[in-house]
Amino acid sequence: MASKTVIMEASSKDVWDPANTNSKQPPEWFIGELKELDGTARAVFEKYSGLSPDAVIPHIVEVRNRAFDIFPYPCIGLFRFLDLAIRKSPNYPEVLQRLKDGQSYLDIGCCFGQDIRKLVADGAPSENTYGSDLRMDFMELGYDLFLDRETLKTKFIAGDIFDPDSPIKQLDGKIDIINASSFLHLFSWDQQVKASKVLVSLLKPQAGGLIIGRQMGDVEAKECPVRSRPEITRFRHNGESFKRMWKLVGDETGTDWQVDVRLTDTDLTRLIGTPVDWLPAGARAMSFTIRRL
Ligand SMILES: C[S@@+](CC[C@H](N)C(=O)[O-])C[C@H]1O[C@@H](n2cnc3c(N)ncnc32)[C@H](O)[C@@H]1O
Repeated sequence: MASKTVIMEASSKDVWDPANTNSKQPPEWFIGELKELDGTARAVFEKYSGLSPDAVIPHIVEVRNRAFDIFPYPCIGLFRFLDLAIRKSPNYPEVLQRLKDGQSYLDIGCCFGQDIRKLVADGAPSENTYGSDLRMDFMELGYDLFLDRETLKTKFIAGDIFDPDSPIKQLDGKIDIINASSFLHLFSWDQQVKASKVLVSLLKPQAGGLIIGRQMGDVEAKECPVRSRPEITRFRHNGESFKRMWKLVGDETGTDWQVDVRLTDTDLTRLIGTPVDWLPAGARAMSFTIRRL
């Protein structure tokens, strides 16, 4: 299954490969300086992490730079992780309440685990929360970023979602809510179907299971070749294709899902606020709610 890891990581290396000493320039879209910080994120770093106001931005930039050296994901290079995207989900109040009521939560492809920190900062107990990522080093950097190694009870599990022997299997049938943010869009249609079936198996086998997230969408659903390795594709969904995929996942797992998909009218480059030449013209921010019936 190591090949799956290579497949999903092929995209950014055409512009910047931290492992290649001949290629030490960050890509053009990389945002080096963090000029301002949204009030919600600032509150987490000051109140939850206990940083002084002046220390917040230098601290974030220092940890972010270490993460970008590990792998140059756009969500890291563009500071997108500071959105704390889960709070923008229409399901956020429900998710927070369900966690307070003792339900279990998994952030899949969590990277730093910033959405977990937002929930915990807002009063969710961390005991029933899990984060999982291919790379333990990103989750370790999450402790450095939020300064909560001694207090956070979240269990972080490193594993490849496509690995049939992944340690994530220990959560099979145990999770009430999954957050899959900027995750499924890393993969082709076939891989997304496989990954979605794993998500189904991680949820408790009962009505009410919830999968939420945001990712890159497109007005036109299509497989998009990765620039450096055109033999590899990532499927960009619109609302219709995402629902169609979940109908297939439901049929193949014997489950039923109510799927709600939201695509922004504004193109993604404008939302990100910096020119990103690898974004297709029709790219949109997409968010979704998938609820087991
Ligand atoms: C683009 S980042 C998104 C991080 C975070 N969820 C967010 O919204 O900011 C995708 C994350 O998925 C992880 N990932 C990629 N392929 C994976 C796989 N096959 N299994 C588990 N995690 C994977 C990466 O290591 C990375 O941290």
